[in-house]
Amino acid sequence: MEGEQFEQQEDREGSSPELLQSLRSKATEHLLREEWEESIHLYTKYIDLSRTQITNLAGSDPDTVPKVRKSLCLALCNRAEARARLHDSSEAMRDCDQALEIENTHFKTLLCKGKVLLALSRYSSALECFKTALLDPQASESVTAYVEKCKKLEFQAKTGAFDLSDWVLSGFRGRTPELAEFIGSIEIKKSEFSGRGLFATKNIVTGALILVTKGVATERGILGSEKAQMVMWKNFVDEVTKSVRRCDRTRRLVSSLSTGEEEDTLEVPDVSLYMPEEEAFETCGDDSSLDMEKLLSILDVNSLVEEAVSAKVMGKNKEYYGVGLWTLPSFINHSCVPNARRLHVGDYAIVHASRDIKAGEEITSAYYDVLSSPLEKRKEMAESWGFSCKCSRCKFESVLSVANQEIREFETGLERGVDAGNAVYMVEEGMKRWKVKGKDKGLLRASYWGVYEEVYNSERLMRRWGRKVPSMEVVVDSVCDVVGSDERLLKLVVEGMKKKNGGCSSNIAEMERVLKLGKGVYGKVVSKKKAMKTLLGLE
Ligand SMILES: C[S@@+](CC[C@H](N)C(=O)[O-])C[C@H]1O[C@@H](n2cnc3c(N)ncnc32)[C@H](O)[C@@H]1O
Repeated sequence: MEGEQFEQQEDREGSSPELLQSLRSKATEHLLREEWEESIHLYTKYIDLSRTQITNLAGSDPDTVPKVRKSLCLALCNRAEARARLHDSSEAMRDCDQALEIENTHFKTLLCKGKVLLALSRYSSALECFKTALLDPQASESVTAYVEKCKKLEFQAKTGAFDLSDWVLSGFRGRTPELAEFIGSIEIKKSEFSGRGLFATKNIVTGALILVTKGVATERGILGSEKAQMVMWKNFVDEVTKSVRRCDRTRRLVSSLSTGEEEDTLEVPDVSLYMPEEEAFETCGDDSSLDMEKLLSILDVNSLVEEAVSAKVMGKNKEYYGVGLWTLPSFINHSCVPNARRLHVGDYAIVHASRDIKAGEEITSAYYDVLSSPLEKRKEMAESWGFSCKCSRCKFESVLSVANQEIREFETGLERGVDAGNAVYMVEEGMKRWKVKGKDKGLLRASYWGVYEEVYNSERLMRRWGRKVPSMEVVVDSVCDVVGSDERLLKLVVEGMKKKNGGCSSNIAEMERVLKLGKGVYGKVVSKKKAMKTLLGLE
């Protein structure tokens, strides 16, 4: 209605100064009332009319042009502010750039652009804006605070020097720690599994950070009924849809993800495209083919859920559940001998090495439980994910089970509930006959982890079988060697240590072992021993 009134006024008076004045006042009124859409609508009219007026005045009254240009600059800045509030970052950036073309040190615009860049994780560019704004006499302490924040995040993004220790030690008080996006020594290449994968370009030690990225969208809640989950999923899809509509770069990055179809024909993008600081707006090439059907397939294949370990690091209970989409982590393929794990803190996914990774090795994570899952169970889980796993463990176990009737009989026995001690003994003895040696022993022990865990957790079973089966430490090390650290391995070792030492950490070597396992589970982001011990329940 308001728009129509202005149009009628325009028909009567043309772009008179009165019309411009009332348009600007109304737009500002909406802005102050935080009615972003209405404000954008009126500023758009005002901006269009101002531009026409500037063209007309250039010939007739050039002295008035600077005044109109000044108002135009402010209008562009205000529209940018409203667009930024709606997270429409691409349009907000365009407005800021046009305003700065008129006045390159316009204080309010520099602040607005800085904030938009910060939200896009473009710390260095944001820093430049805030530094220039700081030179303005209007600059207050809040601008200095923004400069400091950008410097800190820029440093973290370059070095990966994050630390969640204080957050853990504070008992998760206050706001979730602020993180920067970070991409370690990795590249995207063709994978032998399927399509593309992430690869290490340097050796990465256990616990070291691989990447930290902000989600395109995340949705969280307490795990409840099926209906609640459906609502969560619907909200999540809505959020992703909004994000891809609002930001050109997000749309292009999301559209580079797999739909699960013909992965081997997909383009292999350069990892630098996923670095926020890169000017990827121009270089990606347009991709308008991200329709709803494609987006839903992408979400089906690439959405990730936050797990209990993340909830623990966030100080939440296990029922706390989240789903999200993170672009670069979506290139990580599954393996039943994974070498990386994911933590979720706020909207960020943190990927770290769960065991040592060699340069050139593919970075993989477990999409489903690979500990305690024999081959057939893993096959079923892969199928529900829509693929057939091509990892080395699945190949090894397939060949072994085809050759050994004994393994199949053993598994049938397991299903019938054979005594756990006897089962462990049978696997260990069987491995001698099947010539399973060295690291490969860890693969079978991982597959039948359930019975090993039962034995080591039971004093009765240990009294009966303890001497006939390898020690818990030997088995944990061999399993950890192939599937990486896991909270269940960690729990067993911690409980064992507590039992042995009556809760005291008197044995330094044992404590170091536990802390190393902890590093594999939680990553080096929990760098202080005291914080790690708190997570492990040892403080
Ligand atoms: C999140 S994407 C991983 C990246 C994907 N390969 C790409 O090119 O974008 C998941 C898809 O990768 C493939 N994939 C992942 N791990 C695999 C594995 N171990 N064996 C075979 N295919 C796998 C499956 O097609 C799966 O649907």
